[in-house]
Amino acid sequence: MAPLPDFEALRKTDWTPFDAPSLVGKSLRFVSGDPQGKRFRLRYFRDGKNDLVALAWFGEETEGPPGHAHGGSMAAVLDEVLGLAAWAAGHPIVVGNLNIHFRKLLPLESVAQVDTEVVSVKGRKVLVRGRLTDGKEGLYAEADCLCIRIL
Ligand SMILES: CCCCCCCC/C=C\CCCCCCCC(=O)SCCNC(=O)CCNC(=O)[C@H](O)C(C)(C)COP(=O)(O)OP(=O)(O)OC[C@H]1O[C@@H](n2cnc3c(N)ncnc32)[C@H](O)[C@@H]1OP(=O)(O)O
Repeated sequence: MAPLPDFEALRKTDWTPFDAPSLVGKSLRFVSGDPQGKRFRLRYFRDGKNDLVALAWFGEETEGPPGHAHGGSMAAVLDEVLGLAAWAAGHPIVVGNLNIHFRKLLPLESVAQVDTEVVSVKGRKVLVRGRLTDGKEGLYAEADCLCIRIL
């Protein structure tokens, strides 16, 4: 039995819990739908700047390289978190393009942090930038997410 993820160790005092299903419904099952899951466990917050932030635990079943998360698992987390960040900022979107730089192997069974920022809104195009880190200096991946308004 894997140790329980220690979300509280990374949670900052100025973060407030964010209720994703109340905004977008319960359809986001692939990544965040199972808080006790063996692959992903996510917690959403708004940070002190009101940007969406997520704590994401990568379980052993996200394995790609031995002992580390599959790039596709990081992409799935970034897809959901950055798309949801646009929704949380008031933009009903789907993701049109997600461009990821993988910078460092992410160890399994660890909690990572995703910081987001809506950097521009041009017509229907909403650009969200994200960083997947260990909550300190360690950068696992960074991404630009082009979201397109659908409503
Ligand atoms: C369909 C209904 C959904 C309803 C959902 C409601 C509930 C939501 C609940 C919960 C959400 C939670 C948050 C999301 C979390 C998860 C994120 C995901 O995994 S999303 C799934 C993966 N994404 C797709 O499957 C997109 C598939 N693609 C499409 O649907 C279309 O291609 C779409 C909407 C992206 C664009 O199609 P167009 O026909 O509406 O618009 P055009 O005219 O092609 O593009 C508009 C502008 O955007 C640019 N653009 C579009 N796609 C681009 C791309 N891939 N790269 C660069 N530019 C792009 C175009 O160049 C154009 O720019 P110019 O206005 O001319 O400046």
